[in-house]
Parts: sequence; C-alpha cells; structure tokens
Amino acid sequence: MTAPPTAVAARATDLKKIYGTGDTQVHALAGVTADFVRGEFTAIMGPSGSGKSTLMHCLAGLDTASSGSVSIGDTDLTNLTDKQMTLLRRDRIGFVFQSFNLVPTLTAKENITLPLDIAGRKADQHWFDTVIGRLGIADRLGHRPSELSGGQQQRVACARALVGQPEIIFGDEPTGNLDSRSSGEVLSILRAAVSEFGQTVVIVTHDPRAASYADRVVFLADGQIVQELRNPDADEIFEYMKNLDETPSSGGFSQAPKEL
Ligand SMILES: Nc1ncnc2c1ncn2[C@@H]1O[C@H](COP(=O)(O)OP(=O)(O)OP(=O)(O)O)[C@@H](O)[C@H]1O
Repeated sequence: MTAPPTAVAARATDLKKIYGTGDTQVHALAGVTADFVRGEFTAIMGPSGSGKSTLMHCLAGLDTASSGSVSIGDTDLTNLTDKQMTLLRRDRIGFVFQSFNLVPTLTAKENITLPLDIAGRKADQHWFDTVIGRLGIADRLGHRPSELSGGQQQRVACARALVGQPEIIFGDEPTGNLDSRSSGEVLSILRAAVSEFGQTVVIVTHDPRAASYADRVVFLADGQIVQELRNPDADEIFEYMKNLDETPSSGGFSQAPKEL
C-alpha cells in the first residue's frame, strides 16, 4: 500500500533500468516500486550487482530510468529538463558519498556552505551552529579536507547535507571508507537527524551494523525488492543477507568498497 503523497519524500514506481542491448543486456532495475516516507531512515541492501546504486542514483536524479517514474515530494522527475534537475538536486536533496566529495581547496566551513552559496541562500545561523555543535567539528571549520581525518571529512560532508535542510538526504555507502568508530559517529548523526530533526535519510550500505541504525531495511536482489524489515538488529540483517547471498541467481555479496 502506498502512503498519501504529502507523507512521501521520494517514490519509485515500477522503475526499470536496462543497460546495454541484446546478449549483453542487464536489467539493473526490474520494476521497483517503493515509497520513502518523510522522517524515516531507510537502508537499501542487497548482493553486489543487485541494483542498489542504480536505484539510489535514479531516486536522487543522478541517473534516469529506462521506464517507470520517480518523484521527490510531489515533483515527478520524469519530464524535468537538465536545468530543472540540477536545481532540484541543489535545493531539495542532500548527498553524502563514500568518497566524501569535498572540495580540497576550500575550508570545512566553505565546503559546508557551498551548496547554499551557489544557490545564493544564507545559512540559518542557529541551525548551522546546531549542526556543527552536534557533529563536533566547531574547532575544525578553518581546516582544509587534507588536514582532517576521514571521519572528520565525512562529518563535514554530513554537515553540508544537513545545513540546507533538504527534503531528503541520500547516502551512497556513507561509511564505506571509515573505521568502525568513525562509522558509528556518522551513523549516529544521520540517526539523530531523523529522530531529533525530522530529516528523511536513505542510504545504500553493505554493512548490517550500519543498516541496523535505520527504521527500515529494503533488500534488493536481481533488480527487485525482495524483502523489507522494520527496526531489525544487525544479526537479523546479517542472517537475511546470508540467505540472499546463497540464492543461486544473486550475484554474490561483496564487501568491496564501491566508488560512485
Ligand atoms: N553503466 C553501466 N553499464 C552497464 N551495466 C551497468 C552499469 N552500471 C551498473 N551496471 C550493472 O547493473 C547492475 C546493477 O548495478 P549496481 O551498481 O546498481 O549494483 P549494486 O547493488 O549497487 O552493486 P554493488 O553492491 O557492487 O555496488 C549490475 O549488474 C551492474 O553490472
């Protein structure tokens, strides 16, 4: 059953994505329908090659599907021009990537406010201070990315995503390059953004522990949603992944880090 439109931050409807033609054709998404409700933290999991990144990229307007539709809030992305898509990504979506994607020549503070600066918007100072305080990076704002640890860089990337108060934040393996302590910090921040500030977060992850921070875990196999779990613990997620991995048609569960 689908939720009423106002409650939905992002929606995929019968989304299909086909790469290549003829014998080399790959059905990366084979008809995915899913709602991502406002104020919820969702993790997308599945074996390597199951379509997780493709789904997220289509949802976030970074890629277009072969058929089906995606909407962010009430906006259907299907017929947007490139320019409208760019503005939508800039103004309504926050991104946290595995590789941090910070601009090396800018300070942490400049990186955090960059999307707002480009949009000609000013950061709400109270909200900026709240985010920075919560992330514990107040004393790092003048540093460049090369002067920060991986965990600190990812916290800066989280701050960049949060400061503009986007409708939805997408994370593609946001903890894929972090040690377990920094992973825990970043996941706690995303969790708090949802629980305390009503944010909507969707991440792709291979890590059952990371997925256990989510309210809902959606499992993909062969380009289709095969299961959803609510508030699962890491053991339950691990067990389910193991079963999926042992399904002959799946491509195998890879722990390899994935670059965007
Ligand atoms: N640009 C592309 N051209 C051709 N095939 C592609 C392309 N991108 C992805 N695919 C294929 O589509 C399928 C889904 O890929 P996708 O990257 O979405 O999977 P994933 O679940 O994110 O995998 P991983 O966990 O390894 O990152 C795979 O079979 C992949 O080889």
